[in-house]
Amino acid sequence: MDPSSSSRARRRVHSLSEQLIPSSMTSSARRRQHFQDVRARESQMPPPSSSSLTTSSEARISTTHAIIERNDALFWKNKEKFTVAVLGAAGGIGQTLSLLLKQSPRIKALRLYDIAPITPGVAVDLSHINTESEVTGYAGPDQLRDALVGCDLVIIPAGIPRKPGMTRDDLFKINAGIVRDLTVGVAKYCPNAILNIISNPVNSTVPIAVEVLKKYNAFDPRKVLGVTKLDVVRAETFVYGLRKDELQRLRKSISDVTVPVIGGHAGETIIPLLSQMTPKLSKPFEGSELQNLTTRIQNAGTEVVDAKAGAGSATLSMALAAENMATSCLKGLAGESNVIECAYVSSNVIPELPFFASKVKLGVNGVEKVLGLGAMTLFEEQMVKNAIPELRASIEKGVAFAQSS
Ligand SMILES: NC(=O)C1=CN([C@@H]2O[C@H](COP(=O)(O)OP(=O)(O)OC[C@H]3O[C@@H](n4cnc5c(N)ncnc54)[C@H](O)[C@@H]3O)[C@@H](O)[C@H]2O)C=CC1
Ligand SMILES: O=C([O-])CC(=O)C(=O)O
Repeated sequence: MDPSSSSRARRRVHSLSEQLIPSSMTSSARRRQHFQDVRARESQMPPPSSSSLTTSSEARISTTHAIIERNDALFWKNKEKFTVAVLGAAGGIGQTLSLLLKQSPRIKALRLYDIAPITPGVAVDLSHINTESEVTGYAGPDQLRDALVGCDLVIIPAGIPRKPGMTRDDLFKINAGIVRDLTVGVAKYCPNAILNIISNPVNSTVPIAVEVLKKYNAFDPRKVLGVTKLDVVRAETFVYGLRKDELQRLRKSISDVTVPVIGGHAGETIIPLLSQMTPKLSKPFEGSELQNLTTRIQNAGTEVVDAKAGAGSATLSMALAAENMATSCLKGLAGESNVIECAYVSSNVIPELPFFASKVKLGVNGVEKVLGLGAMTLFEEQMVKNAIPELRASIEKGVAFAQSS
């Protein structure tokens, strides 16, 4: 397509959108609103049945799809895109996460940083993938500055993983210092970036990062998030497995299942709120089924550690969960509405704890709102009570480490 016909096409699509969208919105908000409206209308359409589908309605549906695809392409072409760094990018999570992020239309520059000398090679490898973002690799502390300057989002999966028999807290000795040093880099070179912390123990590494940022006057409570999304992904997977028949009867797929998981990211601090799952089912989880499912979600990390038998912990599912979380943060930064995730953040939902995982609403500055816990059952309230001492101890340990070093 020559440039003038492409700009004609853009004007045509633009004027199509203008017919449908109030003129008080900015043009990018209007474009976004238009695509959301088209998708919402599509999702409300009844599923086509062979008896009702005429040739002309088939043609209409395929034209609608063509317009949506073209509009999406134009949307991302004209949209602000973001610079994202992965620190620990040569590891099990880091490499897979970087592969997933390379496919994101929201990212213009992907910076891979690690102390491992292979890192520039990983970046060259990914850079051959035919998507638009530019990938660059950085190895060792001398290159941390170049990896971070100008970043909008920094994701940290750097650190050692568990072996069978270890708790996440056993990783503190090594990972606390790694997260501290990398956060110093963030404070110095990209203090406005959103931080997604994956390195364990998350219940302590997030407080460490916050203390470091405070020392550098770079702390914004909206911008530091501990990644607990894998607990949500697991809860949704396990629930679907147990209620597949009913969900299929309701014509719901696994991606329609939502389960909030609150608290923290270790053992009993992982608190799935199964009473708040959607869609609502005829038979709620209770008794031994509820107890077993809760325990499985809490021990799922250990399930992987044991199955990998000394070779590490969850990497592939974690990379997917981290990519979901990163995408939600970028959607928030881009001004998309109604972006909700569970994350471990600075919070006062539990008065005695400065950090707690709960649902948060993401926006242009990171966490726009920490949402409440919703109506909990007695079983869930008891789990919250039980988690408080462990969470408090993990938070205090992280704060003390950061303040004394
Ligand atoms: N939040 C969560 O739900 C989950 C957290 N994790 C945690 O993620 C972390 C990483 O796990 P894996 O990727 O499996 O480990 P891995 O050992 O495969 O990779 C870790 C990477 O970090 C790098 N690294 C070490 N020190 C560094 C430093 N100072 N600066 C930059 N990079 C550094 C290593 O060179 C390595 O490439 C572990 O702490 C693990 O416990 C793992 C799964 C889930
Ligand atoms: O269990 C681990 O050590 C890694 C992790 O946090 C998880 O898989 O949830």
